[in-house]
Amino acid sequence: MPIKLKGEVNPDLNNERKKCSFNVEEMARWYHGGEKKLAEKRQRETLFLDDPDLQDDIPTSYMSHKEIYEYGVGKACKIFTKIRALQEEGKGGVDNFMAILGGMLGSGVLKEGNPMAVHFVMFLPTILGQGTTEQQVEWLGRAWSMNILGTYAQTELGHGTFIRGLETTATYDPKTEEFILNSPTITSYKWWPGGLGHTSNYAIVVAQLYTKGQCHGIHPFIVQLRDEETWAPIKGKSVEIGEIGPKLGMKGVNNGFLGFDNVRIPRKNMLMKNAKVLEDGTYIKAPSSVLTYGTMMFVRVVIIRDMANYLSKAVTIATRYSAVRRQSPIDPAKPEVQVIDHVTQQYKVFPNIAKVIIFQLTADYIWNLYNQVTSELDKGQLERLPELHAISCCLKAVITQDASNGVEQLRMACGGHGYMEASNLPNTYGMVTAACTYEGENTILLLQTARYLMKSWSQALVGDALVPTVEYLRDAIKKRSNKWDPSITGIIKALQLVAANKIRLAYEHVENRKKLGYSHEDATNLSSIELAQSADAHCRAFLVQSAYEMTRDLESTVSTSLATVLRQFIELYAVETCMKYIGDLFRFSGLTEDGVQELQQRLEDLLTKIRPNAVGFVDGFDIPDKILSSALGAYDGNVYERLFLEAKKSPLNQDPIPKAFELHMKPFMRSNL
Ligand SMILES: CCCCC/C=C\C/C=C\C/C=C\C/C=C\C/C=C\CC/C=C/C(=O)SCCNC(=O)CCNC(=O)[C@H](O)C(C)(C)COP(=O)(O)OP(=O)(O)OC[C@H]1O[C@@H](n2cnc3c(N)ncnc32)[C@H](O)[C@@H]1OP(=O)(O)O
Ligand SMILES: Cc1cc2nc3c(=O)[nH]c(=O)nc-3n(C[C@H](O)[C@H](O)[C@H](O)COP(=O)(O)OP(=O)(O)OC[C@H]3O[C@@H](n4cnc5c(N)ncnc54)[C@H](O)[C@@H]3O)c2cc1C
Repeated sequence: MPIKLKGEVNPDLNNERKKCSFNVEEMARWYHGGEKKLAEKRQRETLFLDDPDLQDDIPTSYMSHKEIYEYGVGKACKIFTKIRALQEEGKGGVDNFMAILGGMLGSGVLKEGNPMAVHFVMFLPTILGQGTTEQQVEWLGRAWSMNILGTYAQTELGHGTFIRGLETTATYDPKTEEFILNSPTITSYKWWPGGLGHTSNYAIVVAQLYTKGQCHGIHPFIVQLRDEETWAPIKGKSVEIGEIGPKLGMKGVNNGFLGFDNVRIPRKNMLMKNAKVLEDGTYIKAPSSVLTYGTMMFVRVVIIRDMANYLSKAVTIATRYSAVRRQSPIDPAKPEVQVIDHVTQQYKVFPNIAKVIIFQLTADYIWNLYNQVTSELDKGQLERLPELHAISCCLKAVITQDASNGVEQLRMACGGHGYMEASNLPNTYGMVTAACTYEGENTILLLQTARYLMKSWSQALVGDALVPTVEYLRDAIKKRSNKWDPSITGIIKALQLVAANKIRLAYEHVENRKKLGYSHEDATNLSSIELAQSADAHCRAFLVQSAYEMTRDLESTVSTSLATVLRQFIELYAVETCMKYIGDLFRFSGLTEDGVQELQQRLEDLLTKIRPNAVGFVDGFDIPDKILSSALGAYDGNVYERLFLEAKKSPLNQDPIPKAFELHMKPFMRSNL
């Protein structure tokens, strides 16, 4: 019997949708920032997803490494042609870039990643954030219109985290008013930049600046890598350039390597908004050396929404599949149930739906804070930079880790079929787990936050004023334990108390070790497990608190029916966080065994309450099938038909007798007859 799509929605999914107690369209409006934004999103998606030129004729899974790249570049050109047209019509603005570069629309049209993404995500923002007005005039026009394509070349084969240890040099020659770039060792080769391999002809290169025989630390330079006409690497052998080879995911991103042998660039190519080198080689310091790190902060901020997007896709796939898949009766006398009725399945899936909401709210919060602080920086006010750095580092670390764990958990929640590329969960995992490493490896970022928390704790000890994100430390100094209060505000206080005590202990252990004679650095390294954990606890308290505060007036903005379900998810997030940190809550918050049992009961009650709305809720994320790209997650729930149709695409299935039979199996199988 030939397998065809039925054209009907799976009856179990139909029933789920009938059960939903709120208006899915209202949910979509709330989630996407209002009616206008939702309409724009849908128009943009239709424009890209219905374009015959942007359809996937062959799944990329069956392509070679080279084919994936060539196909990706072709598609990227078509995508940016459309984006250009939209910009020229004055439609969309930054939202177009947010959508097309990230894990929602972007991953729908270009599953393996976009080899030109770093051009927009880092090359352009670095020129904007670190170039002088003249440099912006010189570079931005051509970069915006993509007449040149750039990347961000910071990481080297030997150094990614410790960027003060980068080895690429840029030595100023006052005679010619040029910088000379060199890669003195194998470990100094740039390694990793997205699109560097074969897709960019310019790069922001981060290198150690030498002038008048003195090193002034790392600075950004615009360097031409390839001829604009011929695309040949410039000046023969003086630039050595290529791509680094296959990776776990992001297979189409063309990450590259790059080495310099006495490559000369004009003085004006050093980005000089902050630090400067004058014609005679005189060095003028920046108001703060960390301003060079600004692009990384920008990307850490945008990654938060990207993670919400990827997780929303994975959880839509897993929720719909869990409603369609029937396996094992609960009552042996009755038929097999939808797997979503097994409570352990609910526990795997629903907390991940809750995380999408929390991450989306956090993305709004951090984006607003980022814009406020950067506009202050433009006026020379640097006071709030450390707070933004501290909170963006731990949010990036915790959210990428949770999203990555979440996608993997959801893949497993789909059983064997989740392991198929046709589910789109393996590819999604490859994209998400990369974010745990890029833009600052997660442990490192937690330690950055901890560094700030240690300072904040010492300020709290002497009664200094504290910024809002750490204000809770003041109360914790007065009160080290609490009476357990199960309300949401009580949970927030308890999580803050956990964080504050972990911060206190890490601080005390560093100080004790110093008293034993260790240097500050050694004492910090010896205490670094507790330091990283204190930053994690701080972030988790922050996530619950900010979600609670950002939805305070929910009832006045959405219908009661939607508000009720949203509150259930926020409560589920808070309760699940408590269950994960139960040991810490016992230690520091006055939680008792009775309290734990109450939390367990509450968790189970919430899963039961959410159960009838789960499918409707993920429908409210409003993700088109072409973006989900999943046989398991399509809106109509025709899972088995889609899996079959995908399997039929395998090149091995195009011929009933494989070549390997005549070539290898037949001679082998008959050789011992
Ligand atoms: C213009 C058009 C725009 C259109 C585009 C719009 C939107 C895009 C939208 C969507 C896109 C969607 C998704 C994007 C997603 C994916 C992106 C795609 C691809 C990703 C490509 C990846 C790129 C990379 O990975 S680039 C390389 C990144 N590398 C790192 O992150 C290195 C990590 N290491 C460091 O950051 C540092 O070395 C360190 C660990 C912080 C240590 O630095 P060091 O100098 O040694 O510092 P310390 O001594 O520890 O600290 C000194 C002092 O500085 C403070 N500090 C450190 N960093 C910062 C900072 N960034 N800002 C402010 N302050 C900082 C630190 O706290 C300390 O302060 P103190 O002395 O007071 O304590
Ligand atoms: C998909 C992808 C895309 C990327 N794109 C780009 C790009 O466009 N441009 C670019 O410049 N770079 C890019 N990178 C590089 C990326 O930024 C680095 O890989 C990242 O910053 C981590 O650095 P590392 O690889 O040197 O890890 P390492 O620092 O070598 O980390 C290895 C281990 O050492 C630990 N460690 C290191 N230092 C410390 C410390 N001080 N304390 C405690 N533990 C420590 C880490 O926690 C980790 O467990 C990309 C990477 C990936 C995976």
